[in-house]
Amino acid sequence: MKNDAIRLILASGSQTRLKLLKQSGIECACYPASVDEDGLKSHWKAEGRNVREVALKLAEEKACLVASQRCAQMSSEEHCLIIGADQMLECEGAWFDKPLNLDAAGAQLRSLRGRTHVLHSAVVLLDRTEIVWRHLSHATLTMRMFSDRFIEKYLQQEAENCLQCVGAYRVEGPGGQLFEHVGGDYSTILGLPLLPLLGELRKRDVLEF
Ligand SMILES: Nc1nc2c(ncn2[C@@H]2O[C@H](COP(=O)(O)OP(=O)(O)OP(=O)(O)O)[C@@H](O)[C@H]2O)c(=O)[nH]1
Repeated sequence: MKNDAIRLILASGSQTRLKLLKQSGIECACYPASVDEDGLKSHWKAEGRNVREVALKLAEEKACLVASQRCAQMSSEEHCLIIGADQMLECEGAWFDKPLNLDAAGAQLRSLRGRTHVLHSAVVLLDRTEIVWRHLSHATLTMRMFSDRFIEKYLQQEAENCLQCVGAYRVEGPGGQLFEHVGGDYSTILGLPLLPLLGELRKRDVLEF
């Protein structure tokens, strides 16, 4: 890190996002932002907002909530930069959320097999109290027509791991067997457009050029 005076905070409970940052050599504190994602998604969908706008707005909400909870306690000399992120899954206009249980995961996989869905991954930076940077990347994934027997064995193998992910899969794990084709950046699939974020952190003197 170039500028130790800037405290980087990830406003997410996603261990996947934290791992992506740590593996890139980024030191950051991590505070989950308990926003009412389902309520906000329903509200914004009813307002006519599209899935991309909703992903960005959820990322902003998480960053703003953590800023109000954490940075407010910090002295004015301390400078905190907060990363907010969110990922939405859309398939032919329908929005999917993280499955609540393994039965729901099985139903979601049966619904998505043989079709192409899009993962929209949003990331924002909040500087002190203001959102100063927004980015959205997407990845397109086509699932093969896997059998019910495959789903049954996959869920036995993955179990709760697939409930942490919006698509009920970890592409880097057994979920890789679900796909016929994947197009898009790996980190975007995992929920954090890493290269655009690292570029912005360099521009803001958090990282060395
Ligand atoms: N390991 C892994 N995680 C994935 C994959 N695809 C999506 N995810 C995760 O699915 C989750 C998407 O749900 P979100 O609501 O954006 O994030 P979250 O996990 O609830 O965490 P918050 O930011 O606290 O809301 C994120 O944690 C992503 O990292 C994948 O292929 N592999």
